Formats: sequence, structure tokens, C-alpha cells
Amino acid sequence: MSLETVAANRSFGGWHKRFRHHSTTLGCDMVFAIYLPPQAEHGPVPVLYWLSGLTCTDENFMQKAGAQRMAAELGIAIVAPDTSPRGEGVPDDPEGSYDFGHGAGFYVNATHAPFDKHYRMYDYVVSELPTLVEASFPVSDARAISGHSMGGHGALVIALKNPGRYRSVSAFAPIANPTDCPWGRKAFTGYLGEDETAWREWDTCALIAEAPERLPLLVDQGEADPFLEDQLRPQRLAQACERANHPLTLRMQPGYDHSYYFIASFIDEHLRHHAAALRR
Ligand SMILES: N[C@@H](CCC(=O)N[C@@H](CSC=O)C(=O)NCC(=O)O)C(=O)O
Repeated sequence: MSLETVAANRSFGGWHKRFRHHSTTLGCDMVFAIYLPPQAEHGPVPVLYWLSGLTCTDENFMQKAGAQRMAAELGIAIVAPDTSPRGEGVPDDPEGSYDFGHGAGFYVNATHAPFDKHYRMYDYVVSELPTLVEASFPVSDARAISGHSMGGHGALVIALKNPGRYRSVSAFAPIANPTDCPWGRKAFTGYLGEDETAWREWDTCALIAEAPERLPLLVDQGEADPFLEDQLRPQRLAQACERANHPLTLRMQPGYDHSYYFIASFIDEHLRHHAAALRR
């Protein structure tokens, strides 16, 4: 497992670094970013995994969310993977659209050719990347997970499917019910095939009903988000949680849109939420 350094920047007394490595899960080279707070110089620190949305790489969150100041204060590392496998030989959307293929892995394990060979972002985020991170950096196995939009869907699904693996979970404007919105239906048809019964294990609203662990969900959603009604549908998440008696804090934020301006406005509160659970 060799890591090639792509970038290193001092930040709030710690380090923001980017690394390239070969992913055996995805069958291609991948770049991820890690923020190591100053406390990591004295011993292992807990880690928040951040999953970004459509069109993003590891860079969007690290450059736009402004998370480093609070992560340094709280002593939390943040790991931001890319949002899909990439490179020559990794199939992309033949139409070149932004919501499928490169930059749009949806954090599932594809079962449908030609995507099944590389598009295994679920396994990469749950297994390969944490194994690499925990072996290579001064971080502990105390993990939290969060994300935005497609990455919010990824964070919620991953936490729900892996009881005990994450101490806390949160999301910004998650795609809450991907089996019933245009982004999700397009992605799941391409990655998982036409049989919609196979889609349910990748849908937060479906997973909530049978969750073996009632890990509280913290979700922020902008009321001025242009994707609110057609794609994100937080009310479906609220209904699913109410039916299953699953703890949910859904905060509708007046005037906020879907952008990183929104994320930057509330990231400190999410980091504090995760820090409280990671300290236990
Ligand atoms: N029409 C836009 C759509 C892309 C977009 O809004 N991407 C969001 C995530 S959306 C859901 O997963 C994003 O985070 N963009 C990157 C950013 O830095 O803001 C387009 O074509 O770009």
C-alpha cells in the first residue's frame, strides 16, 4: 500500500495533505485528502469521513467548507475521498453528463456491466480507505461520517448498513430517497440494473425501517435549495424516521441553497456533534 504525496499545506497548526494510491477495490489510482489536526503530532486522533456530492473531487470540501479551524480545535482528522473511480479504462457516462459516471459514484457497489468492475465506492469508503488511513496516519479507529447531497446519501446509507462502525453520522442536503428521484433512479439503473428491488439496500428511507442500530441522524437542509423538491425530499426521511421511531434532527435552514456557502455556515455545528460522540 504505497502512498504518493500530491500536496501538503500547513493549516491551523495541522496539515492538509493529498495522496494518490492504487485502489485494488476500484481498479484504478485514486486521490484522497486528509486534514490532520495539531493533536495528531502527539498521538492518534479520531476521524471524520466526508463524502462529497456530484461533480466533486477530494478538493471541494477541503477548499470551500472551512472545516479546518474547528477540526484543529476539536482534534479531529478529516478524510475526503474522491466521488468515483476515474481514469482511462474507467467507464464514464456515454453522454458525458454530470450526474453519472466520473464524479458520480453514488457510494454503491455496482452490479451492472460495464460499471461493476470499477464502481465499488461503498467498499472503498467502508473498508479499503479506512484500512489504509488507519495504517498510515496517527488516527484511531473512532470514526464518524458525513457528506453532502450524493455524499449525504452515502453517509447515511453507510452508517445504517454498518452498525457499530461509526460513532456518529450527519448530512447536508442528502438525497434522502434515491429510489424515487431523478438523480437516484438514473444512477441506480446504470449501476444496479433495472430490478428496483435491488435498489432498496441503497436507499436511506428503506434502510431506516430495519436499522439494527438507532444511531441519531443530524441533517441540515436549505429551504432555498433548488434541488429540494425534485431530488432531495427530506420530508420522506422525516416520515421514515417517524414510522421507525429513529432519532432524527432535521433542521430546515431558511434562505440557504445547495452550495458550499450553506455547508460552511453549519459545518462547525456538525463537527461539534461528531466530536461529542467521538470523545465517548
Ligand atoms: N448543475 C450543477 C450540479 C452539480 C452540483 O450542484 N454539485 C454539488 C453537489 S450536488 C449533489 O450531489 C456540488 O457539491 N458541487 C461542487 C461545488 O463545489 O459546489 C453542475 O452542473 O455543476
